[in-house]
Amino acid sequence: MSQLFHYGKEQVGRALVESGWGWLPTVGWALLAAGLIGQPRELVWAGSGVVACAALGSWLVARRRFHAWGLAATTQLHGAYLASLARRAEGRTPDAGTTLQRDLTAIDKVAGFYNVLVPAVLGVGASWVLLMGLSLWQHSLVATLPIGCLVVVALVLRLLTSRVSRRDRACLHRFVALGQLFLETLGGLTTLVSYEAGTLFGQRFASQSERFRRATMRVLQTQLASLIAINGLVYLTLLLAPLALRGPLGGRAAAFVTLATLMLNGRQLGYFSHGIKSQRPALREVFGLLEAAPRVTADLPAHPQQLVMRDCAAAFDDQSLFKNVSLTLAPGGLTVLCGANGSGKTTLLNLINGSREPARGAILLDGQDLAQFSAQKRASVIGTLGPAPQLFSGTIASNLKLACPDDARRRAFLARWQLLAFIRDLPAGWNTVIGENGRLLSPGQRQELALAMLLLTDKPVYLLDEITTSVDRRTTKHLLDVVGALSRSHLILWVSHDPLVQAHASKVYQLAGQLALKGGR
Ligand SMILES: Nc1ncnc2c1ncn2[C@@H]1O[C@H](COP(=O)(O)OP(=O)(O)OP(=O)(O)O)[C@@H](O)[C@H]1O
Repeated sequence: MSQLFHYGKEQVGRALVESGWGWLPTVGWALLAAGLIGQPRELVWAGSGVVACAALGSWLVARRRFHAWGLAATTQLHGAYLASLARRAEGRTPDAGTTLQRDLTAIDKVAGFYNVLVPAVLGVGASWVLLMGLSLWQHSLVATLPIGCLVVVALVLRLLTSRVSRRDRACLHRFVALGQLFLETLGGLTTLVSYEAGTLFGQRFASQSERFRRATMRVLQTQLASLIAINGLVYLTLLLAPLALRGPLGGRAAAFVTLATLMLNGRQLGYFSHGIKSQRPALREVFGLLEAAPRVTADLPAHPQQLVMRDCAAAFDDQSLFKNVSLTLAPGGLTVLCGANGSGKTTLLNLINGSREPARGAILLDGQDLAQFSAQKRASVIGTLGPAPQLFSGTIASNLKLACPDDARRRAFLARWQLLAFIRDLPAGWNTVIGENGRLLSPGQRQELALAMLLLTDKPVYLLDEITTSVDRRTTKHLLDVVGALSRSHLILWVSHDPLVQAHASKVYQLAGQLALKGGR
């Protein structure tokens, strides 16, 4: 909770002030009650006015604003989370896309803290203060009535809860049993097919599914019924209040309405607590990451001037893929690697980035043997991009933020290299949601975004594997210009069959069991 306060300080502050809208109806009812139990008539008018204004104000203004603050606070948390992730992973592309997705969803859910919890807590507090005041003023009856109502509501809720969880449990057991049956049948599928028992299996599966569907529907019906019961109680209280406004019951009516406000806010708190509970494991991860120690310093040279592959060999299952491969990468020009499918180009890149160890030979970065360093440490200086990049389903902007949390540097970099020009044609621009692994973008746009993300990580060494297969000619030329310019200061090895890419290279190597220099400018 304290972390939520910490990250949305500004929003919590505003919500506290604006929650005054939530307090106003309560104050209004207090004035109304005072007027009705014998105080000056003007108080009745004042009370009615305040109630009307407050109700209008809270519906027209506060709700929308709370929503905006919830959004602003979660955006801030998103940013902090992605920045920590980028630092922790030391540029490693997060391989657990689903975890990332889960964490970001959990952050979205905490918006409720800013737009539900703060106003609801204040509303509950204000209602209680008024109830106490009224009970002191009106003696025991006003005090006992609402408290009695609360007890009844609590008992009804308790009853409903135990009923719902019993049904939930029954439904879950049914679900597990169904899953078990399915797995068993799947295990014996070959037998089923041999005995042509497919139809029987189909019938059994259909009847199990139907039973499961009915059980689920019953749970949903019970949950709906409990919700209707709560709402019914709240609205009945509100409905009864005006009937009792005339005469000496005015104070009690105010108490009823206050109680209804209390219950409405209580229901909001219930929603919030349910939402947060379901996200607790993910939130623990998120805040654990935010509080974890920052960047681990890499021992590898931050600005290496030479990468040497010395007499390297790779083999799978004792089958040699290539041997005696020696290669030097240095700033000052692009190095391209080509070769037939399956000749081992990707494997060669994997030897450099540490995903695979060479069967023989060594790879040195400014004279330091890379074998001494973990794959994670290598990833802090070596960036790799393949033909199937990993993106997450946020917006283009949030994906880029993961690669480079520094807004100014990110903007300057993209502007300098004129990258991602296609964004101008997207209606939502940088805020375009790209879907899981960027599926809402075209393959070429996905590839361009992934390359921009890689280059934003600002590594001294880049390994590119067939990154322009889905990219059009014009964009390929542009990417070549960018990568070509960067190759003057960076060490870049690009695997490509494309003659256009090869034409831009200062050295072109061909891999076919061994490595041979094929050409270059
Ligand atoms: N983990 C592995 N286990 C066994 N064999 C593998 C493994 N990874 C790759 N290979 C084999 O090694 C050979 C080279 O694969 P690699 O992906 O390096 O080739 P490539 O030159 O990049 O091919 P392409 O041009 O199609 O991308 C292939 O025959 C492949 O089947």
